[in-house]
Amino acid sequence: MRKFDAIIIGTGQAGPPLATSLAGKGQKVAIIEKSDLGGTCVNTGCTPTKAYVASARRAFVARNSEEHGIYIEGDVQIDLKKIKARKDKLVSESHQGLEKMLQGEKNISLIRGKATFLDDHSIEVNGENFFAEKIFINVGGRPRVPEEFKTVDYLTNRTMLELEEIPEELVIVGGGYVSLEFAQMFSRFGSKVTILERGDQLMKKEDDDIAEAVTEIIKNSGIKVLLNSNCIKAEKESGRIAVIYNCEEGSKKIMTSHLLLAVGRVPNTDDLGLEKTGVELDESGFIKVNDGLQTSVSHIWALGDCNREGAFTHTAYNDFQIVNSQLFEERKRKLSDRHLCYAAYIDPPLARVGLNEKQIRKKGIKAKVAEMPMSQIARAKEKGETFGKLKIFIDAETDKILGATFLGTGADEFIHTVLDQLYAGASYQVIRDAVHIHPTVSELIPTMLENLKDPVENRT
Ligand SMILES: Cc1cc2nc3c(=O)[nH]c(=O)nc-3n(C[C@H](O)[C@H](O)[C@H](O)COP(=O)(O)OP(=O)(O)OC[C@H]3O[C@@H](n4cnc5c(N)ncnc54)[C@H](O)[C@@H]3O)c2cc1C
Ligand SMILES: NC(=O)c1ccc[n+]([C@@H]2O[C@H](COP(=O)([O-])OP(=O)(O)OC[C@H]3O[C@@H](n4cnc5c(N)ncnc54)[C@H](O)[C@@H]3O)[C@@H](O)[C@H]2O)c1
Repeated sequence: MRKFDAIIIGTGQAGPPLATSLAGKGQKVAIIEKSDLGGTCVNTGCTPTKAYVASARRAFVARNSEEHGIYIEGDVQIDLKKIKARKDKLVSESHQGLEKMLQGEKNISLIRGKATFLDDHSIEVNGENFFAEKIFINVGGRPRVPEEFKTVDYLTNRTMLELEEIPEELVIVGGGYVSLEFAQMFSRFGSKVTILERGDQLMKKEDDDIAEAVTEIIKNSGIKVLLNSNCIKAEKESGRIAVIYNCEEGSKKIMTSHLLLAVGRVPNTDDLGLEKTGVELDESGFIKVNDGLQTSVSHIWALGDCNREGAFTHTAYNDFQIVNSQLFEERKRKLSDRHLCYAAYIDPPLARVGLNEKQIRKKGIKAKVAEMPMSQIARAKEKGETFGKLKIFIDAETDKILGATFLGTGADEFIHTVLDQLYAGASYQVIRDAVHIHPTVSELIPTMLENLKDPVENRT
């Protein structure tokens, strides 16, 4: 039995910084990884998809700049092998950096293999047993694959990023982040894309007006969107894939060369041996944690996607910050201090922080709203990118900011104007009275806050 002060399972977004911190304090750490170093974000998530989104945008701009007086004679050529090679280089640089960081620290042992719990303190990897006083689970998740698709050669976010030829046709099941990002990029690469979503809107958590605007963006990208599609399944047919749907209204069928499943993710907790520990899971297999990310066994913590408290890289990294502060810092950070925030990297991007209109109504909060269409913003007009809108919600009783949804060019960056004030607990008047730089989209945020509209609940 090899003994350590701490064992970390997984090298995603929380494990490596935690390993470095523990090791820096003189603790002996084993960090275990069964697959590629860096986890989902680095290998099959954020880094590769945002690299592809950037290539897809270049193609779009090259094809659509005549209005700006710029045009290309002939057709724009897309080389997916080169796009992939650029992505592979970015991923490989990340691996190398991470490997160097972990191998370069004498108190860290990097163990390659699959970890399974033997009991509350011990873990087995490749037939060898490891013991530690403290254990940190950072095992992430994987794409959900419903039974109805298991007999065909479906793609996931991982295999999509291994393709070297652009699919002629691409049917995507699901209408969330993974779907929309891949749909727009592959449509821009030249695939004929169809999205089948079982719900009545894309991006199901967003306000209706925002979801409608997102759908318009997606449709304007030449993508077919089929909402309210029920009982979707796939079968092999004549060397192609038949996607069958709408059994209730009389079944329909789409034939396709490629099928991407983007129907959510499941946590990697089912084969971790957790039944041999006192660690409790919820009904979907996510690990239950308290405000300091301890599981039901106090010396075992769960960080990142496997605890259902966030499903993003920034939330996984914040989980590291919370645990680190709970262990070592005077100022104890907590899960409940975190405000929800994210961006979907469609073009233009959708960015969110805090509450939206749907959530405000549900909570029964008295709120005011400031709204502005991107078409009224000088910088957006100058860029020729006027699609989208900005919404900020203010608590009518305290004047504090409740949240914002921004859809428009650069929204993933300028949402932070609101985000930081939300953390500061400031009144909206702080932003209203600030002087912002001209010409930016941000300069209209103070202006829109001069015109707060009716309480949200009174609007139709
Ligand atoms: C296509 C796609 C695009 C995304 N884009 C964004 C984005 O733009 N912005 C954003 O914020 N988020 C994005 N995300 C989400 C983001 O990737 C995840 O939230 C983040 O990677 C979660 O990090 P994590 O540390 O919890 O887990 P992971 O990064 O998944 O790491 C878990 C690690 O644990 C390892 N592991 C699992 N089980 C074991 C075991 N038993 N033994 C040993 N090792 C094990 C895995 O191999 C993996 O390396 C995207 C996700 C996808 C799928
Ligand atoms: N930009 C980003 O930050 C980013 C990008 C990609 C992924 N992610 C992360 O990855 C996670 C997973 O993304 P995702 O898009 O797979 O999941 P999601 O939960 O965002 O969307 C899944 C969609 O699939 C639909 N669906 C589920 N089962 C279905 C079925 N059988 N038939 C038809 N539709 C079905 C759901 O109604 C939902 O709209 C996200 O929660 C997010 O945290 C983040």
